[in-house]
Amino acid sequence: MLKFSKMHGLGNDFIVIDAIQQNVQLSTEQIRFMADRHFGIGCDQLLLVEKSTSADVDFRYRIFNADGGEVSQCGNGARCFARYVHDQGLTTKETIAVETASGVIYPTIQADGNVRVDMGKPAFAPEKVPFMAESEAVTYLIDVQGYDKVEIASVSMGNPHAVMLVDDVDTAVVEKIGPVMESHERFPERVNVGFMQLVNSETIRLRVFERGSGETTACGTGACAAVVTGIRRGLLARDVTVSLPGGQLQISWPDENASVWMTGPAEHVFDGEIAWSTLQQI
Ligand SMILES: N[C@H](CCC[C@H](N)C(=O)O)C(=O)O
Repeated sequence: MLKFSKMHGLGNDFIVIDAIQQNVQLSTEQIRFMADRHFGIGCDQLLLVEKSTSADVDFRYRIFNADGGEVSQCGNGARCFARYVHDQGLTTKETIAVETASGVIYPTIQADGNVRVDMGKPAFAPEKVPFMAESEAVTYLIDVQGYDKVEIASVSMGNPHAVMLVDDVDTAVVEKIGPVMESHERFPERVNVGFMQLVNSETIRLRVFERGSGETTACGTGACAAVVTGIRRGLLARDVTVSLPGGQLQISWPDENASVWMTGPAEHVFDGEIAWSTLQQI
């Protein structure tokens, strides 16, 4: 049997698998099957807990979207990862160093049960996102099929984000623009699409249509992307409460050369197991 834990960060949910104590080799099709909410277990992303590849890092963290594609960062997943390794007794450290495909992040489990994560520095250079643009700008006007020119900000939080301002997230046509933007030709690796409503300089509302998973109830890297691009646009303060459909995250970006800090919950729901024979039929 393959053992897993089901966890979530504000409803952005994960299948978390200990690939240190279990020998785990999953194909893209098997990940897609496990993520399927009707025929499988169901999740937005599947997270693999692995041994780190260097001495000064505690763990390696691999992230797969529901479509089976491996990606290089996940904010809500980072908080659940920290909660998981702590609760499973895989570490006794308060702050752990976690290697991801886009660099090392540092989650800390706080006394109040929330998890605070140093998410590293944002990257705005188009080639870092990657986003096809003549030169770097605070915002870009892009042609979106079926819509007039759309103004976006673009940033990498270790994964690609496009953020647009909307008057009201409740009436934003996320389900229409999201898929078109996700696979926009100017984002060669596709993109996570944030819809940000300004409440005041310290509070935003946000919905995110995630690359490879569709709209989720929360997106940690999306919250970071919305705040740093909002600060660069002169719209936000350095500490912002981000209100997502699944709940709130606190995001802080102390200055242009600093890491982005994300604080929020990480919940364990249940443990389960799935027969290898079931997976071998996929
Ligand atoms: N869909 C994202 C990965 C998960 C990010 C999100 N779940 C988060 O909390 O940051 C991507 O393709 O880059």
